[in-house]
Amino acid sequence: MPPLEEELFPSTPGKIKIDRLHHNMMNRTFHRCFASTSTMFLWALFLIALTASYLSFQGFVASGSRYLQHTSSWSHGGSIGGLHWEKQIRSSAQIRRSNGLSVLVTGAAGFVGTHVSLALQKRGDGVVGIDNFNDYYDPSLKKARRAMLESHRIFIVEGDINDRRLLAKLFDIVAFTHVMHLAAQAGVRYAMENPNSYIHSNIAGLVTLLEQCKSADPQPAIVWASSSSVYGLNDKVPFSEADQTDQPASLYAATKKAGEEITHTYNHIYGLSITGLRFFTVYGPWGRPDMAYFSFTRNILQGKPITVYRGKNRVDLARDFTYIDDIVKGCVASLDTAGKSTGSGGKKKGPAPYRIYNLGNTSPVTVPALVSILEKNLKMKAKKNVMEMPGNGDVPFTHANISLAQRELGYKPRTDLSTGLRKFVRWYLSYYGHNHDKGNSVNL
Ligand SMILES: O=C(O)[C@H]1O[C@H](OP(=O)(O)OP(=O)(O)OC[C@H]2O[C@@H](n3ccc(=O)[nH]c3=O)[C@H](O)[C@@H]2O)[C@H](O)[C@@H](O)[C@H]1O
Repeated sequence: MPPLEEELFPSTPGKIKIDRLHHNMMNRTFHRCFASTSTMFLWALFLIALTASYLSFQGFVASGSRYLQHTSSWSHGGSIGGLHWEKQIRSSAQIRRSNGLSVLVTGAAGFVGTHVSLALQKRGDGVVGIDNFNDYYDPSLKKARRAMLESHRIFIVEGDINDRRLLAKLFDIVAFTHVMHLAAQAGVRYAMENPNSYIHSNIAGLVTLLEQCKSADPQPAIVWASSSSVYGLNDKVPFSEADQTDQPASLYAATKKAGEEITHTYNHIYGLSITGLRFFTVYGPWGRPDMAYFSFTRNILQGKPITVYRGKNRVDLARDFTYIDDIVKGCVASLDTAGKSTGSGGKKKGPAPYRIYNLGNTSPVTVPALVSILEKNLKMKAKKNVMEMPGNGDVPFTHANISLAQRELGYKPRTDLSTGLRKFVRWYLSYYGHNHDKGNSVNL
C-alpha cells in the first residue's frame, strides 16, 4: 500500500501546507506532463505507423501499376501476362508428333502467318503466334483470322516484335526450336506514305527478334519472309538467287534487302541458322486487302472503278502471282530442312546454314489478264482506268527461277492463277458477301 502524503513529509503545517501544495502542484504537473508526453508519444507512434502504412500503400500501388503496365502490353482479349496467359502459351506450344517442331510464328494474324500456323498445327507441331494487330489494313480481318486459329487451339500473343521483354518472356516459357518470322510492314507503294513503319518493323523489329534468338539457349533456326522486290530494277529474267540485288525500287524493297544483310551478320557472328524466302506476290483466301487482286474484287463487286497501271511504252505490268498453298508448302519445307543454329547464349560454336530461296510460280501474268480472270469469276465487268505506272516503287514485272527451291526444298508450285483466283473469290464471297460491308474501311 503506497504511503500517505503526510508520512512522506515532516509536519510543518504552513510549510507543509506550502510544500504540500507545491508538491501537489508539482505532482499534478508531473502527472499532466507525463500524461501529455505519453499521449504525444502515442500520437507520434500513431503518426509513424500511419506514415509507414501510407508509404507501403504507395509502394503497393506503384508496384501494382508497374505490374499492370507490364502485363497490359501482353494482354489479349481480356487475358493478361499472368498464369493463365502462360498456360495458353504452353498449351499452344505443345508438340503432338514425334520429332515435331516448336515454332514461334511472328505476324501470325497476317495472311501468310495464319496459313503457315494452321499447316504446322495440323501436322502436330507446337505453334505460338505473335502479332501487333496494327491498322495498316482492317484489323477486323486479322481478328477473324485469329478467331479461326483459336478454334484450332493456336494462341496468338498480342504484342510487337520490338518488345524485347515480351520476346524474352516467350522464350522463357517455351524453348522454341524454330522461328517463322513473317511479321513485317508489307506493301510497296505505302512506303512513300509512311516510311518509318518500314524501319520500325522490317529493320528494328527484325534486329530485336534476332537479338533474342541469338541469346536464346538453345538458339532456334530462323526462316523469314524476304521478298521478290529485292530484285528491283533487275532486267535479267527469270530472277535467280545468284543475281545482283542492289537496285531496289522502293523503301519496302530496301528494307527487305537490308534484312538479308542483317540476317547474314547474325548467321556469321552468332551461328544462327537462317533461311530467307523471297515471296512473289502471294495471293489467296484470307489475303491482304491492300493488294491489287483483293481491292479489284471489292471494287468490281461494288461497281466502283479500278486503276490499272501500265508500264512505259504501253507495256502491261506483270507479276509472278503465287498461290498461298504453294507458299505454305515452301515455308514448311524450309522449316523442315533448316539446319540447326550452332551457338548458344550469344556465343557461336561453329558455322550455321545461311540460305535464300525464291518462292514464286514461274509463270508471270499481266495485270489486265488478272482483271479478266476476276471478271469471269465474279460474272461482272470491271470499270477500268488505265494509267501510266507512277514512280512510287513499282517494278514492271517479276518472274521467279525456282530451281534452287525445287532442288533443296522439293518446292513445286501447283496452282495456276485461274484456279487460285477462283478459290479466292469463293472465299471472298463467303466472308464479305457481295457488298463487302465488313471491309469498307480499307482505302487504297
Ligand atoms: O512480291 C513481293 O515481294 C511483293 O508482292 C506484293 O507487291 P506487288 O507485286 O506490288 O502486289 P500488288 O500490290 O498486288 O500489285 C500487283 C500489280 O498490280 C498493279 N496495281 C496495283 C494496284 C492498283 O491499284 N493497280 C495496279 O495496276 C501493281 O502495279 C502490280 O503490278 C505485295 O504487296 C508486297 O508486300 C510484296 O510482298
